[in-house]
Amino acid sequence: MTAVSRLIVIEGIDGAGKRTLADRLRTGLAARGASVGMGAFPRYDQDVHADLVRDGLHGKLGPLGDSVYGMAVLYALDRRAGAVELRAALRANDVVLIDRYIASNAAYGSARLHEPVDGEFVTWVHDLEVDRFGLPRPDLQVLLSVPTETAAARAVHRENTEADRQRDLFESDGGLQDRCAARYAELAAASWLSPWVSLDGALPVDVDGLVDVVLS
Ligand SMILES: Nc1ncnc2c1ncn2[C@@H]1O[C@H](COP(=O)(O)OP(=O)(O)O)[C@@H](O)[C@H]1O
Ligand SMILES: Cc1cn([C@H]2C[C@H](O)[C@@H](COP(=O)(O)OP(=O)(O)O)O2)c(=O)[nH]c1=O
Repeated sequence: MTAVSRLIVIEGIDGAGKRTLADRLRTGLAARGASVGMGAFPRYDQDVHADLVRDGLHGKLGPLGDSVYGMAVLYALDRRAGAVELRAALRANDVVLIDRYIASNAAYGSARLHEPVDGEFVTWVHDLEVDRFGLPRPDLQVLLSVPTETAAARAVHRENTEADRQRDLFESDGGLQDRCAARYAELAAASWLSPWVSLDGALPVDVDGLVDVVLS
């Protein structure tokens, strides 16, 4: 369909509705004839680094879980290992949709450290994941913004309705989620790594409009 495939990333705080939007976007893109590959990071149960991340998020990694740089290295190594599959998906499809990518590390790490997005940590994430690991750059990042209270209520709903979705240390920390939301808005405003579109996830999302943007 398209000459060059597009890597589209969906970002936002926990419970924003990223996975739900990714599924709706996939359906919308397929209805327009686009072939779509799907992915999500962390790749739990597929990659050892992602499984270590899960341990850290549930307080089972001692001081490594408290280390912002330590956890960020684990997330980044999961992506580094996943890059082979990601590149294959980009070769095979018109569009590849990813639920969380490098900007998650930038937003959560800078929020945990109380640093601005033009600070040392976000620069380090870029150096590590883009410059040293050579991960594919996104063509577009979609920021799904919702009030922290709405996202928290959705995460609680998911915890109650889905197996194995107990909220982790990040999800249970409302102050962290507030700071992450602010960091995401700053990353989007700075066009960090790619252009961004920001959507209000508390309102019905115009999926057809987003499909137009993705295919434009
Ligand atoms: N627009 C929405 N309105 C109401 N509930 C939603 C909406 N989007 C998602 N949800 C629900 O909120 C919970 C979290 O959504 P999910 O897509 O898993 O979020 P995320 O991937 O951002 O953590 C799920 O139970 C989902 O069904
Ligand atoms: C992918 C990624 C996630 N995170 C954070 C965001 C989430 O709070 C947490 C777990 O990711 P998440 O996608 O929320 O997994 P799940 O919904 O299955 O629990 O990890 C980072 O800090 N850096 C990253 O690179």
